[in-house]
Amino acid sequence: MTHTVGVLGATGAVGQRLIQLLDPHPEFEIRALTASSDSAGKPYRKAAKWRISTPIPEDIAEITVAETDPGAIDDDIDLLFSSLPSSVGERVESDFCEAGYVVSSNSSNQRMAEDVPLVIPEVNADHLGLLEVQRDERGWDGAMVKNPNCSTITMVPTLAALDEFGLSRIHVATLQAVSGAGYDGVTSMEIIDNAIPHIGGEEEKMESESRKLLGGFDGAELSIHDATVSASCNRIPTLDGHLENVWAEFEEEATVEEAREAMESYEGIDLPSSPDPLIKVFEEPDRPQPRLDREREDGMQISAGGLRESGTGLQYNCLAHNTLRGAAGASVLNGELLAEQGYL
Ligand SMILES: NC(=O)C1=CN([C@@H]2O[C@H](COP(=O)(O)OP(=O)(O)OC[C@H]3O[C@@H](n4cnc5c(N)ncnc54)[C@H](OP(=O)(O)O)[C@@H]3O)[C@@H](O)[C@H]2O)C=CC1
Ligand SMILES: N[C@@H](CC(=O)OP(=O)(O)O)C(=O)O
Repeated sequence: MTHTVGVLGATGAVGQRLIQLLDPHPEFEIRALTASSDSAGKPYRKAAKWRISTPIPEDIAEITVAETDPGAIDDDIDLLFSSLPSSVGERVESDFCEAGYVVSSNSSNQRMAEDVPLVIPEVNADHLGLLEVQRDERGWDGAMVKNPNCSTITMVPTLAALDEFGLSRIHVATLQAVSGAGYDGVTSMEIIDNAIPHIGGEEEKMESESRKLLGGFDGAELSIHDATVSASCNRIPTLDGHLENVWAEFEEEATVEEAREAMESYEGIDLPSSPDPLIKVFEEPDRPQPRLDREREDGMQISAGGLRESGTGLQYNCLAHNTLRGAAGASVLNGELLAEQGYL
């Protein structure tokens, strides 16, 4: 069955990635594209400065961009993907849900709200049940589901795999690609021959979102995982692919071999955009690397490696494509889950 979809913030960096993934998608058909008032009324070809190496799909290029307003798009759209700046998302996403639209959003606003499911389908698909609570509390016919921050998505599937040993304490240091900041985010003069040990709000997002994702859902309320998470986030001059160094401590003893086995056998989910296996574990000590490993499984696989004993726990590295698995691909995967679970 095909579902009609739209993209809010379609001209932006993540919006373009969404179009790249949605245009050939077997379950979704793009019917609406929105952006700011500066772009509204123009054909997409003129409104968007297309920056992806594959050409703009011909059928998409001629769609007229609409205002980002529920009254400006058709009401027969089953699902909206949102890649709006979070300040804009905070202002308008709820209006779309109130108007009856189901929204799969990549924007950071409301990710930690108690009645908003924050979902990585392979990790916590059951949290989608929170939508019933959300609809009751907010009186919406529509619904809002969020995917987490890109750095959080990179680390959490590996942690979910290791939680069979009882995660108690996690430290993570990131090496994040420039695409995470968007085209105008860091200038070339700032980042070439450099590393920047600060990404505004990123550490707090990793520390809070990961505990929500790893928490439980009893059918009515979420519980937050009680492990402590400490993050240090750094920008480096790679284009795509966030690499992360993780130190994890457990309630039970976990050997390197057991941890590798837990990651390799961690079950994925049967959705079109979900890779199999979810986590690739490298034996080579110098992998994963952004340039070599970010495109694995269409940019949707999580890579890990360098597993070793360290202090009172384990240390390893993980990596994911930040604008695919970490942003647009994550929203599409949540859309596939919404479709599979009958929310569209
Ligand atoms: N997880 C990740 O790795 C990443 C996540 N993100 C997040 O995704 C979101 C989008 O980021 P990105 O694509 O880089 O942003 P861009 O700035 O490239 O694009 C923003 C989009 O929103 C539209 N927009 C801007 N202002 C308004 C407004 N007032 N009303 C309606 N539409 C508006 C823009 O339209 P117009 O072209 O007309 O201005 C454009 O389509 C952000 O929340 C960002 O934090 C971003 C990058 C990576
Ligand atoms: N902050 C991330 C990208 C981002 O925009 O994250 P979020 O989706 O949490 O706003 C980065 O710089 O790589």
